[in-house]
Amino acid sequence: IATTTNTTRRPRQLSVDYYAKSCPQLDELVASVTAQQFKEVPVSGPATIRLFFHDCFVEGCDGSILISTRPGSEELAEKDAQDNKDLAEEAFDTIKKAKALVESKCPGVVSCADILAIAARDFVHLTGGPYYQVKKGRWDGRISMASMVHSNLPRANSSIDELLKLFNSKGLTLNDLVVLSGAHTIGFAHCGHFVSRLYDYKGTKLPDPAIDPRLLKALKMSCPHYGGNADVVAPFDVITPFSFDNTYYGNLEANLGLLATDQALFLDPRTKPLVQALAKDKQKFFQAFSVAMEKMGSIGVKRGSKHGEKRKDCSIHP
Ligand code: HEM
Ligand SMILES: [Ca+2]
Ligand SMILES: [Ca+2]
Repeated sequence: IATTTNTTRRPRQLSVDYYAKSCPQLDELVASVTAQQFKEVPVSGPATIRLFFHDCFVEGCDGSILISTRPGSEELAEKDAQDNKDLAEEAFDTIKKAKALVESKCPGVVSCADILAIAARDFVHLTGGPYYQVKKGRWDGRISMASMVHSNLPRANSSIDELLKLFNSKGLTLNDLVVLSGAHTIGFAHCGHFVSRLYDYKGTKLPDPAIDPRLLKALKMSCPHYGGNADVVAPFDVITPFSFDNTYYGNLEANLGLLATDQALFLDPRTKPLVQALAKDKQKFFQAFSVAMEKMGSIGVKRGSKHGEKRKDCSIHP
């Protein structure tokens, strides 16, 4: 009789109290690191949220993004793929510090993938966004290959159809695409990701008509067509770049989106109504974002030693 409950429990299900016995203070341990890191190096916030996204979309939320390429190895790990080159090192540092603290209190039990999910949540909250419970129980992945990255991540000039296809392939919907893109309410992008919008939109030799003229002027000053400094960045949200709020959506209504993919959410009739609804209602955004992050956080989750591993050092397979 007792086995009935066991077999009905789906093996891939995550739970909030997964470490209740083995590491009851897990969330507090991670929180102490994220709070400190946010105070000393605030860019860790957006960087870690993005790191979590790039982990989940490639091989699932399994910490595969955290693996370092073995010295002398021909095969590059995910983090060294071209599309991951501008993931900020501060994010990796945050996870490394959190993992070290967690290992000192609960050795050998908590996955890097779970620590990344918790840290991303913490930073959403620390930057002014919602606080939501993180379900745990992910195991770390045994595979991290640079060659698997490109086809699993969106590009700054992907069409809505391409984004939709990608998100659908991860079990996410059109609404999830709109809501998760709201993470661009904080953080910055390098000129290379949007410079073609400023000078030569789709080969027209003209700027993208869907950019506010004042924003266009400002972005052109930061980002010359040729020969600019490759390290220059511009804020995703020109109004509140450091605050996790719903201003991102209001910006899209005002042609203040930074990437073509951001602005496209307002231009496409399928996504426009949701953009408008989220621009009007911050609580609705917060609620929807929390749900969508849980959904994203359960992509391709691995359970058990057959499919996964538990690492001591998040950057090295055991
Ligand atoms: C919908 C398709 C998406 C595209 C095309 C996209 C693309 C980009 C690009 C090009 C950057 C700038 C990187 C750089 O130049 O340093 C960026 C940054 C960022 N992305 Fe996305 N992204 C998407 C979705 C998401 C999602 C789903 C999340 C999280 C839920 C996210 C979170 C972030 C954050 C927080 C940053 C700022 C990073 C920082 O300032 O360090 N993005 N994204
Ligand atoms: Ca992964
Ligand atoms: Ca904002």
